[in-house]
Parts: sequence; C-alpha cells; structure tokens
Amino acid sequence: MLRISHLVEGDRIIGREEELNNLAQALKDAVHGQTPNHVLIYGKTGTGKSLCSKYITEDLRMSASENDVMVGAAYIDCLQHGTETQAIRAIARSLNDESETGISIPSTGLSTGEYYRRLWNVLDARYDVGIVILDEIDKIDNDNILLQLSRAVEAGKLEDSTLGIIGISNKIRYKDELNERVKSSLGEQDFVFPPYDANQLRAILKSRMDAFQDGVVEEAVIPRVAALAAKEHGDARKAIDILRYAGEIADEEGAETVTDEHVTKAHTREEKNRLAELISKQPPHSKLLLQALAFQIQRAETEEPAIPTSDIYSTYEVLCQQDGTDPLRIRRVRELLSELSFLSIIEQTRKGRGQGKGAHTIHELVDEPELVLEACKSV
Ligand SMILES: Nc1ncnc2c1ncn2[C@@H]1O[C@H](COP(=O)(O)OP(=O)(O)OP(=O)(O)O)[C@@H](O)[C@H]1O
Repeated sequence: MLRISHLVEGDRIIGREEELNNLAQALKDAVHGQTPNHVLIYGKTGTGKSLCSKYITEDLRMSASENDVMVGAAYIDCLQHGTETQAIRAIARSLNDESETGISIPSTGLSTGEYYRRLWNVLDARYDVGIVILDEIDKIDNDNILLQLSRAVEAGKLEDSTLGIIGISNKIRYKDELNERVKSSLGEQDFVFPPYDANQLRAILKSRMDAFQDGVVEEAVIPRVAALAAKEHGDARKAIDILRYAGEIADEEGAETVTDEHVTKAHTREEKNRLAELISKQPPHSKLLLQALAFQIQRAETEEPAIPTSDIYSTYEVLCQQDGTDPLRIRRVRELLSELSFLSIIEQTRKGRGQGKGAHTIHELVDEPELVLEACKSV
C-alpha cells in the first residue's frame, strides 16, 4: 500500500473529484466507441496525475464494456521509452496479444514505420478505442510521434478503431515547446492539478494505514508526515515515501512502534532520494546551473543568501568550461531556472532594485547546498 506504483481504488482517491470529473467529461465519447478528446495534464510531482489518468481509463474501459465497446489502455513512461521507436514499440506491445491477433512486436529489427503499421493493426484487430497515456511526455525526443498518434484517425491510419491521448507533464510550459501542428492537434483540453493541502495529505496517508498493523504507528506520525509534505508543495508521493521510510527505519531499528523520531530520519532519507531522482531527470545544463547555485550559496557569507541570475550565470560558465561544453544563452538559462523553480528544487523571488531601477530575480535552494551537490554527483 505504500509502494508508489500501487494503484489505489476509486474510493481512496482523495480530493480529486473535480479533476476526475473533468477527465471523464473530456474522454466520455470513448464509452460509445467514438474518438475522445486528446488531453494534456500538468502539475507538480505527486499531485495524482498518473493515478487519476490510470483510474479514469480503467473506469472508462469498464463502462464501455457494458456497451460492448472495447477500450484498450496503454501506459507509457516516456523517461524509459524516450525515442519515437521505443515509445511506439512499447505502446504496441502493451496493447497487443499475439495469440489473439497473430501480430508479433519484436524488440528489435523493425523500422519505426513498421512498428506504427503493426500498432494500427493491433488497434483495429482488438479494440474500438485505444487510450494512450504518455507520462512525462516532455521527455519524448521527437514530436513526430505525437503528430502521428493524434492524427491517426484523421489520416486514415485506423479503419475499425480510434485513438485518444492523455499526455502528462511536470513542465507547465511544455506546450510552448511543441510545433504549431502538434500543439493544435494534441492540446484539445488542458488540466492543471493543484498541490494537496495538509488535510488532504492526512486523508491520503490515513487511507494507506492498512499497510501497518493496528497500533504500530503513533498518533503524532500522520499529522507530522502530512505537514512535512505540505511544506514545500503538497506532494502525495513525498508523504507516502516518508511514511514508508519511517516504517522501514523503525523495522531496521527493531522498534515496536513508528515514532516522531523515525519520521525525522525518514524525512532526511526521502529528501536525498527524491532530489537524486528529480535531478537525474533534468537536462545536463540544469544540473550545472544547480551546482552553480549551490556553490554560490556555500560561498556566500550571509545567513540566507539570495543569488541573482547574473551570479549563477558566471559560475555556470566556469562549470561549463570545466565540463568542456558551451554555455547556453542567458535567456535559455532563465527558462531552465524557472523550470527548476516549478519543480520546487529552487525558489525564485522577484526583487526591486530601488526606485526606477527595475527588478531582478533572486534564487535560493529549497534543500541544503551539500545535499544538492551530493545528489548532482550521484546521478
Ligand atoms: N488523491 C490521492 N489519493 C490517494 N493517493 C494518491 C492521491 N494522489 C496521489 N496519490 C498517490 O501518491 C503517489 C504519487 O501520485 P502520482 O504518481 O499519481 O503523482 P503524479 O502527479 O503523477 O507525480 P509525478 O509527476 O511525480 O509522476 C502515488 O502512490 C499515488 O497513488
């Protein structure tokens, strides 16, 4: 129950009624075998984007089957299947059943075009509607796949079936990066999932308490974990991870109960792991920028240093030189910094320079610079 991949049942999804309704509304045509809207979902980590997408497609699949409409769903993590061929192959494999279709989807040896052809055949053979969930869609290296999938029906690739896409991203500006054709066909409906508040996090944690035996978790633990997870942004993943680590640490120590002290240790363990995971997903230049900011903060003599973009940039240039890579332009650097801020790895504040002198942005790290540098090194 405390594994992140565990799919909770509908009645345990907390605080997402509106989002689930919106998704259901956008996809409802699939229940009658018609083409659903393509949907993009944005939101910070741990706001339930993957959970709600999987839940709603499963719900749709079951409602559709009552109408004798066959809905097939494929969930693809684009971080693991980041090229066009890998992603198409993964979708085709997940929807196929060779014993039923006679179509094989080998792991190598086919051209990208052939993988597409087999995917269309699988869809036509097995389903009325295919729903493809592309998680971390911004990690796909080539827009072509989005164009092909979103226009498969229009382009006459599918004869007896149709296709809908749910794209999920942490990058709020993801759509700006797409070319106009993809943008217009993919982004029919956009939804932003807000962070959870401490009450919702508490309810989410309570609904997972079956993971522990009765009386093992001390009373103060759940509110404390919820408060820790709500502090940066209301991240259910973080909350569940801290609770799991607290249980593991209590177990390692042979303790009878999970206490506040275990939560403190669990929080440190979670921060280290989360940072390393989050940073590992960032482009190389974002890592250099983070290191630059961490070095600047370490070097600063004030208690709570706030570093302007220009200072980060000058250290970043030195790091690029050491790394043998060309620095990006300042404009792109600003974009990467604001992405890091959206992900709650850094904090940005606009500050006035004094009357008539305009404003500039200053930066802080959410975590300790040593932790950030260690995480950058470990990935
Ligand atoms: N409303 C909720 N009720 C119960 N559990 C939830 C809820 N929202 C999220 N969770 C749980 O929190 C964890 C993270 O959720 P999920 O993977 O859906 O987040 P996400 O927004 O897709 O995050 P990321 O962008 O990091 O992939 C999962 O274990 C999920 O089951």
